[in-house]
Amino acid sequence: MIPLVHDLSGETVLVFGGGNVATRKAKRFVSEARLIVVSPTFTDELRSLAEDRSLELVRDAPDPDGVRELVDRISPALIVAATDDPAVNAAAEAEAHERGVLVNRTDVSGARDSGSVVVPATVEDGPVTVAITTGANSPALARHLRERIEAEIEGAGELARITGDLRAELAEREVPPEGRREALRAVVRSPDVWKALQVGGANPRQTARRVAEGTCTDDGIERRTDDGTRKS
Ligand SMILES: C[C@@]1(CC(=O)O)c2cc3[nH]c(cc4nc(cc5[nH]c(cc(n2)[C@H]1CCC(=O)O)[C@@](C)(CC(=O)O)[C@@H]5CCC(=O)O)C(CC(=O)O)=C4CCC(=O)O)c(CCC(=O)O)c3CC(=O)O
Ligand SMILES: NC(=O)C1=CN([C@@H]2O[C@H](COP(=O)(O)OP(=O)(O)OC[C@H]3O[C@@H](n4cnc5c(N)ncnc54)[C@H](O)[C@@H]3O)[C@@H](O)[C@H]2O)C=CC1
Repeated sequence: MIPLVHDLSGETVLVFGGGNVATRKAKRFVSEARLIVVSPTFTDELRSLAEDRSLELVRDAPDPDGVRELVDRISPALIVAATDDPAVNAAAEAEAHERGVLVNRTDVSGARDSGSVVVPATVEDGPVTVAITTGANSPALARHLRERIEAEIEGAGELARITGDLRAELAEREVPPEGRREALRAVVRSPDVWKALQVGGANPRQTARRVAEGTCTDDGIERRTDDGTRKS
């Protein structure tokens, strides 16, 4: 299995099931795609999501033939099989495989068939996303690692923006690629920069620029002495 970052905007995600698991998945996909949830019952949370977001609830308890018809009609890019009826989940998976549609089967763990996807635990900080999968073996562990990483990457989103701007600036100044790489690596590794990102009131952008200027000049030659200290 290989993790890929998928842009689902403009696509439809079709969820079978309206219980707790379907609700968790729906919350993950609602801001990413058009979402349709098919189930005879819905959690309160799903109902309130449907009131203020782009989520459509279809009250139905399809049998395997019904699943086929719905998939035909809706043409989703991804199917989430989250009912408590293994036969319905299996039908959704079979339809997906037949049509080359991605499928997330929520009621099985371990090995996956081709075309099956796992929803990873994710940590987001601005444009930075860390996704954790245990290869579908241990969701509890994926969640625990997510909680630990959440604390670890605080500030990474802002740093992604700062270094994004910085690399454009260095390119504009025609600093050669070698010098740019050196400068950006120094910035993302700098304890001073991370400290400035975490401490309110500090200016991380300024600190990042100072670190970058310390490693590269406009001609791309490092201004450091042999013992690693910076030359003035
Ligand atoms: C295979 C997979 C398929 C899929 O759903 O994509 C799957 C399957 C199953 N999960 C089960 C149980 C639990 N799932 C969670 C939580 C999460 N489950 C998620 C993903 C995945 N779950 C995929 C693998 C991901 C990977 O590769 O690691 C997360 C990461 C993402 C998300 O769902 O959004 C989300 C954490 C989000 C977060 O917090 O960040 C917890 C923890 C908790 O609730 O505290 C428990 C209870 C503890 C436990 O069992 O580990 C069961 C047993 C049901 C039963 O016993 O009846 C099955 C089915 C089976 O095992 O047969
Ligand atoms: N992937 C995961 O993280 C987890 C997966 N599971 C598995 O996911 C499944 C669902 O779990 P929960 O949401 O907790 O169960 P639940 O009982 O809360 O929800 C099941 C939902 O499926 C609906 N449903 C029943 N027949 C249907 C049909 N023919 N078509 C559409 N919807 C139908 C029910 O009305 C209900 O809304 C279970 O089989 C369980 O093994 C459970 C916990 C975590």
